[in-house]
Amino acid sequence: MQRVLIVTGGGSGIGAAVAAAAADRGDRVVICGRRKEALERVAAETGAEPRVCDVSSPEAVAGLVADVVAAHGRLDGVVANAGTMREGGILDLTHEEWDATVQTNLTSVFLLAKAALPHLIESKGAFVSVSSIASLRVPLGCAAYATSKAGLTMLTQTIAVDYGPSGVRANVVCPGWIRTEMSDKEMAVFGEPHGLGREEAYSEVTRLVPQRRAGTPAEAAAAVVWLLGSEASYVNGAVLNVDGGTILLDPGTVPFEFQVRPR
Ligand SMILES: NC(=O)c1ccc[n+]([C@@H]2O[C@H](COP(=O)([O-])OP(=O)(O)OC[C@H]3O[C@@H](n4cnc5c(N)ncnc54)[C@H](O)[C@@H]3O)[C@@H](O)[C@H]2O)c1
Repeated sequence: MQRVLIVTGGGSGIGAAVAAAAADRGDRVVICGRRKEALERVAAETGAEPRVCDVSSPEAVAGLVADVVAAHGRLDGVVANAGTMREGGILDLTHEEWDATVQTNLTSVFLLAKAALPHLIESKGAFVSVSSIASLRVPLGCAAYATSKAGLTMLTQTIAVDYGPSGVRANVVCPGWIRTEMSDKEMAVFGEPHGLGREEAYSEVTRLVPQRRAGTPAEAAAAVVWLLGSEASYVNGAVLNVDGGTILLDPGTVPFEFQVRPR
């Protein structure tokens, strides 16, 4: 039986790599995002089904799940991967920026899970959230993003506990630095005040990584796809860091000014 999966934020980065890896395993993958051209490009490369959907819209999220189940008759897995990042401490962030971050990174996943769980219970399916190591350790200048990701990690673990008895598994992948559009933008914000270009900024931040490099989208996707599959049949509520060991390293090894992200 071909599994049917939804991957949010599938038009680029980790989501696109999940679509490719899951399609390689023979899954039917519906990728959603806001940018039609990006989705169509990934769809052409992977055979995934593109679907324009802004996850910050509650109606769009409910419609996405309903349409996928109507079209395919089942739903076996959901990857809550779409995310947005706004730098800044509380004094830097506007109320609107806070709300937009929490809506996209956290509330949308509550709504996605609410719509998907009845179908995942039926299929004994799996839910995977793409959170961040920022949900586990407090990064500087990242109040809205880190708080929303900490909520996402906990929300996903509540699914594991509340719906584990119904046969659903829910797990969290916490990437560290992975080279994608999001981290390229971060490098610009991070490097600019110090006169560093993108590659130099990557070199500086990856001094915080024991493996001394950023990861690839495919490396993060491999963890997601493993958690979705039967090889992980007794893994529930886990937090799997894909960060080259970053979480373990004392950030004191990098000069303090490079850990601050001014706006
Ligand atoms: N790249 C990293 O270093 C890193 C580290 C930790 C966590 N993450 C997380 O990984 C996930 C994927 O990010 P990525 O690194 O692949 O970056 P990315 O920018 O390539 O992917 C994010 C995707 O989410 C989509 N998206 C954003 N808001 C959306 C919305 N409202 N509705 C639908 N789609 C929306 C974007 O269009 C994009 O395709 C994010 O949740 C991010 O927070 C990334």
